[in-house]
Amino acid sequence: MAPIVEDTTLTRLRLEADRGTPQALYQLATALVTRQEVAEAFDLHRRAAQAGHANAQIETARMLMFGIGTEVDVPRAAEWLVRAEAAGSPIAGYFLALMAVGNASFPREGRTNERLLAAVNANYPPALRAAAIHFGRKPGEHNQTLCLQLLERATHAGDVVAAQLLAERLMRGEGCIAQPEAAEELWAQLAPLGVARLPEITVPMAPAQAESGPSNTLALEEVLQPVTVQLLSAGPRIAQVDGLLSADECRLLVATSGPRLVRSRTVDPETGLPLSLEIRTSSDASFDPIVEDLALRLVQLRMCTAARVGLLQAEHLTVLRYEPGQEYRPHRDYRPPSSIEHDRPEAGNRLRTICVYLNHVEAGGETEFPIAGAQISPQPGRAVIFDNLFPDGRPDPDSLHAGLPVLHGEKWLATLWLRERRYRYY
Ligand SMILES: O=C(O)CCC(=O)C(=O)O
Ligand SMILES: [Fe+2]
Repeated sequence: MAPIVEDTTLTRLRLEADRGTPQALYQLATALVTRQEVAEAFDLHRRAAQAGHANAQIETARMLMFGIGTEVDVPRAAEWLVRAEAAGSPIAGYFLALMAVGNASFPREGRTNERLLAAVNANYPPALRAAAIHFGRKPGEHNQTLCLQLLERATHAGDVVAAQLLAERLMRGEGCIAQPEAAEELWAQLAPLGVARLPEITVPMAPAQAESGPSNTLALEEVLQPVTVQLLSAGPRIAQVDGLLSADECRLLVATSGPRLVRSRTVDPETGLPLSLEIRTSSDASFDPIVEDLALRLVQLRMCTAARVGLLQAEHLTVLRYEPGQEYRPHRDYRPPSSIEHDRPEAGNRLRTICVYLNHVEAGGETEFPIAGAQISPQPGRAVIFDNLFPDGRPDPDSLHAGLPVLHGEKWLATLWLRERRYRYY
């Protein structure tokens, strides 16, 4: 609801905007967004964008991407970003790269790497972070040094998540000589910001492979390389992939979801309504597209590629945290038609699920399939992929599974529920 008495700043911004200069329109729009007056903000951003204001063009595009103050319109968002990029904005290029990860309205083509590089050169923190994680996956001293340098640059630019990743690498001597004092110093700087320490997460570095791409070169398409899958059950199909995510990627997921965690809610399988029953006793964080950065989208593309499903079929990423005694009682991931009706019915049901364990669990927390007879123990970076439906689309009751109680320590898990058809816009 709009405040009855507008503050003086807003009144002054309105007076200035009446003169119609692009900068004044942009400033008023920005102030209105923070006050949730998004429809008016969209209109003002669009007017400033039309007058050639680059930041307003980016904001207009973002509002069109996320459906804020207007309907989602991805092709129009892309048009504004292309215009801002042509006028010299590397941040616009970054958002085009972000959109391109889904390969839908905007194609995933060679320019994505160039765009990310331009945003890295402009010291844009989300770009520095995504590039650091990309190089950090690759073996070889060059790549590892580059990863650390990029994390340092992002940290200096004020990126809290990059600082957490850097502190872990310095503490454990990953890609560098261990520097525990430097790590402690970073954690001491982060503590007043309310940043919690990360749980223990280590993943062995993948052995050097011919196809791991040239060093020092950004090649995001490496995300699409096939992975080695270990089949645990043929009906329903249950598979395991070790080391799917790197330590940096697991840490990214934990660090970005930590501040967003809320007590989990489960949906009643009959009615589709939220249940307060103790089926899932963990906490969870769901990632709305608006909080997804390029690094998070690349992690999700990697998960979808391992599950052999397009990113556009994925529901929002969910990260769960279980504390001792918490569990996810036996359940099936497919939804009743009544629940699907409320949430993109055209996307169909949950065809497949991919879960990735993010940390070392001291004891307990296995994922169990009591009917199929499979049990997977948590290991950072390890994925479990399973089918919830028969090939003809009927729900498979044998997909019953549970997250067993955590006995000691905590368990962090990232889940993507994958629909039969397109769920996301980009
Ligand atoms: O915690 C687990 O191991 C299982 C999680 C799960 O079943 C889900 O996310 O749907
Ligand atoms: Fe599940």
